[in-house]
Amino acid sequence: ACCSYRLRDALHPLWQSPLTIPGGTRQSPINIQWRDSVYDPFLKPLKISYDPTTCLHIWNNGYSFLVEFDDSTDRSIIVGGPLENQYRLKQFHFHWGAINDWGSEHTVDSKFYPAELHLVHWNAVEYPTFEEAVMEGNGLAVIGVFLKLGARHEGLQTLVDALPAVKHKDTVIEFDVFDPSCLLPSCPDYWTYAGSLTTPPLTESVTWIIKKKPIEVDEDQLEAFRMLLFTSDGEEEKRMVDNFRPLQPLMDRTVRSSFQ
Ligand SMILES: NS(=O)(=O)c1ccc(C(=O)NCc2cccc(F)c2F)cc1
Ligand SMILES: [Zn+2]
Repeated sequence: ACCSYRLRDALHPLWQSPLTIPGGTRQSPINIQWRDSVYDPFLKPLKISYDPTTCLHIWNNGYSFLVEFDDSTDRSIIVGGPLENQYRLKQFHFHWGAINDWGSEHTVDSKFYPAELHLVHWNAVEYPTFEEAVMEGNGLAVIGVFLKLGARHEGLQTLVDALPAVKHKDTVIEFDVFDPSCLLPSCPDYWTYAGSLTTPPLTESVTWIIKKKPIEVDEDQLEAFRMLLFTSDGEEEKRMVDNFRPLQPLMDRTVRSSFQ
């Protein structure tokens, strides 16, 4: 069931820029057609090493809520997989729907999940700042993890407990120890493809690594995401829901899988 993409949402402040980048050839998100993905035996296992003490704060940026990390050193990094270099963790955030029928950005065989986690990393080996890496074809690596309705996720709950404190746009709270690897499925399998940021500036700088297995969260945890607001304190309240970009054309791209 595709989402009823209400005009109001398409005109949401964030979408004032074009929904499609003129001349874009590697835009995200995309539908991952499982049977069209190509097993690549040369793909390495993805190696993830996060230092929980690099966690800084949670903030509501008016589009999602982000957990930001100290990326001034190589203490939280990923390496291997499809990546030529190691990439530093900068932040993670989520995309979700108003109801459980949709919310993810990527789909698998046209199936939406109720939410999707993005762990955003940048190539600090080749570029001096995140802002510069965002402009380069191999500048970013984002791990995508699907969330599905099921058992309560204890690791996520520490995040959920903090959300009321960042209900309004531009609110922030300190969050000083969190290990985001608790949000990753144990299965190592992933798909990978060359794509873009899914919010403006939509730059084509992301190596996407989409985990095959979802993590399970319960209804109360998804509802906690939905009580956040797009709007600042004092403005007319707009619930933060359906903060996902529409699917983009695959064009001349192949999605590779790390598994057969
Ligand atoms: N949903 S996602 O994972 O594809 C995604 C990841 C990161 C960003 C981001 O950092 N935006 C701010 C931004 C953008 C460009 C340059 C910047 F310096 C910057 F902070 C946007 C989308
Ligand atoms: Zn995202």
